[in-house]
Amino acid sequence: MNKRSKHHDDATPDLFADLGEASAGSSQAADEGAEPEPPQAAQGNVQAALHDNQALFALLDRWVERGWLRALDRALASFFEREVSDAPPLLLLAAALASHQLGRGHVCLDLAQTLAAPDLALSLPPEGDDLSDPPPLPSELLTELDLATWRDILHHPALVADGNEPPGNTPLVRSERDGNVRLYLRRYWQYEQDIRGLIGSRLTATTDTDADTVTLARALAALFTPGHELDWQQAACALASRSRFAVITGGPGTGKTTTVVKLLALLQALALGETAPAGSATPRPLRIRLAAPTGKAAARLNESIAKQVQNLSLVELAAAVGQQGVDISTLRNSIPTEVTTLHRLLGSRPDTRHFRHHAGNPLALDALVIDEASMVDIEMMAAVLTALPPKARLILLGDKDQLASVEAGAVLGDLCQRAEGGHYTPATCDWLQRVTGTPIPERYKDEGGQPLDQAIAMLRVSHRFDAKSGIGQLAEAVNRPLGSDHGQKEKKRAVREIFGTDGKSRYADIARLALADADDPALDRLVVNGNPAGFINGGAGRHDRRGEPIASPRGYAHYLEVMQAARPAQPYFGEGDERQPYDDWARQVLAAHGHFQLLCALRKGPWGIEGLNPRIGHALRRAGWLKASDLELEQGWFEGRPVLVTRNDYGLGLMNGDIGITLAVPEARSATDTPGRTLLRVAFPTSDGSGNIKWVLPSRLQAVETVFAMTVHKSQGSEFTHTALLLPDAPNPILTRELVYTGITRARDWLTLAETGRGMLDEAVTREVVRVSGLGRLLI
Ligand SMILES: Nc1ncnc2c1ncn2[C@@H]1O[C@H](COP(=O)(O)OP(=O)(O)OP(=O)(O)O)[C@@H](O)[C@H]1O
Repeated sequence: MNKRSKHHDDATPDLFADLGEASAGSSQAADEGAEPEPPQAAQGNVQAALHDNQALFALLDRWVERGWLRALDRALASFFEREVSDAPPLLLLAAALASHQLGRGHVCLDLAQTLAAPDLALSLPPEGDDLSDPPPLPSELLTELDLATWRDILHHPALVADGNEPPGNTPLVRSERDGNVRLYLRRYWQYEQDIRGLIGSRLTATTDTDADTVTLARALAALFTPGHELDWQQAACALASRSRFAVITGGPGTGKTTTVVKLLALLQALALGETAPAGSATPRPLRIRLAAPTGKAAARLNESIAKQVQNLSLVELAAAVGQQGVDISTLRNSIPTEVTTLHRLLGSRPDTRHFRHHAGNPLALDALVIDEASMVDIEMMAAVLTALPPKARLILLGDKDQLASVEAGAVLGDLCQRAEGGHYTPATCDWLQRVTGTPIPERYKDEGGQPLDQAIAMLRVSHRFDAKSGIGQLAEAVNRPLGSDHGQKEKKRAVREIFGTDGKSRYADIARLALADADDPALDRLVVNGNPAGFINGGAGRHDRRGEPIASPRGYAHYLEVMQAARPAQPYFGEGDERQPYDDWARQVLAAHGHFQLLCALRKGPWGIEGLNPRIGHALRRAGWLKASDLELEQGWFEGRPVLVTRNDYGLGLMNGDIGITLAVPEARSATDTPGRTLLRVAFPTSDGSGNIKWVLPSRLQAVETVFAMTVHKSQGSEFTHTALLLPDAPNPILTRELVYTGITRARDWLTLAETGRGMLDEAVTREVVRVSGLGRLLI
């Protein structure tokens, strides 16, 4: 970062153009810079911080010390102060708070909301804070401030631009709408503008394969069984086939994958059935790519999509399009099954946030499907849209009610704000009725429906969880929004009732484990053996929808048992095909590991992953499943250690979210080597869905953590046969409806809710995440 003089008179300093770098650099500058105000400066008159920069920075320092604000946020304000001598304290405060919101998932600082609930603008209190000698709160600081005064202060030609004016180059942008004011770091304001512009232009454009209604109706009839009631999967296919931008949202098991496979078949059938362009012998299939935000999510979609494409009956569809129909195997082969990560698709490059593909070097494709789109943050969504050729389609799949991305933005949630109500215009309803053959229920019609509404379909029937499934019922009860007819009390009761009033679950697939405290040995038993006794009938005798028996719930002992029992006898590790026994073993252990996962809300303390991981290691060692020293369990490597990759590593081909298991393999690589000691290697499934195993030496793994316990945030995009969700015993703002819903819906066959019964479930299900952004408002 080049330094500027304090008194330069350039009204819009260009070094602010990319705040990511500016703020990162300034963090260091601030750390180095001697700003020796004693913290006491903020203790006397709190209000002084509104009028005096020294007092403000003393207060910010105390917030940083407490972990209420990030050093980066304070550094940004300090950087602005150094660069622009006359920046008022209230502007610098707003800048620090706007920066802080990014770290908490919000895209901007909403001034009205901040004034209504000032303390929510900080991370207050962070996990593990002892609350002694607290610094003054934002509510004490802002008690007398009103919106108009604060807004008027956010005018500074070098620092703040008006979002309604032509774009400038200031580091901050002020956006005023509907009497409210939002302050953005420019980069994030620009992402919103890009997303709005690029989705907006897709919504108004017609598609190349704008099939005539008769052909489309015939093709849809070939893919879906006719019925009297609207089939939302069919409607979703229809809507997505006519727009360059489409969203298909739905809860777990509502058929998002099933629908998108049919949609891909439909799009390819329509493309192959088109009359060939002059000069070319045959019509060209569309170039379609499938992607997901994490390696884990990509691998999961890969597996389910490949299966579904194989099972899809294409005979009628192939006959329904074109003059003589299309060739079935050409059609099947044209449906992609390989799923990549978004980072890989865009071509990420080390040490820069810029991708190889962008507007100047667009992706070579006609359609892109993104699964688990709720995990895509605003920066990535803007990058994807920018790199898409204008004529390419974008189809987003995801569950709008899941936790949003860890990074700023909740793009899918913003886009789907009105999905529940449909809001289809009479013209859309008429068209849908013509192509699907069924009428659209009145309650989904809206004369005032917006273009975005017409591109969104919500799948509403779960095909995985029926009325007998406690997991499905619980997810539904937790997810139900609070409304006038469904207040907090009713919601808490509805959720509690699912577990039964006598402590015995009413449903075969869910159990509640009451813990006395964080040290309760019942938690150890749960993680070791899965606590089948907590389920009706000990978890025995259940069958899935196809009548196949469901194995009773397990804990981590299961994969460790497979690890021990299936260990290959081959005394050398092997290369290529010779490694087969070890690859098979790793595949079995990894599959067994997917049978159980403990999820928790926090990172720190006895209820967070940092406390739980060593504790579970000790419990498994006591039960005889692990052999490791205390030091190895707490900080080192040991056989059986499951690890989660926490940062993409392109060199190793590992993605954030990948899970591997540490296994001891012979050091000898071939039959001719002298057999000897064993060596620890971590086995990861490759993310290409091939089922191959990647063996990595622990020393090469830069960013991994033990994953006996996993945060719910990290579990998105994954599914476990038995999921145990552990709630802490004290209130925490992180406990929200979205978090509990996301945790519950990771369970495929069994769910255990472990908690102390001190009301944290009640508290969580009645608190909703509010992500501040201007996107929903911009698009409707
Ligand atoms: N219309 C349907 N009729 C019967 N079964 C269906 C239907 N749609 C989907 N299924 C079945 O329901 C299960 C879940 O479907 P699918 O995997 O497509 O859902 P999803 O929404 O993608 O799930 P996830 O929550 O895992 O993302 C699958 O076994 C699928 O075969």
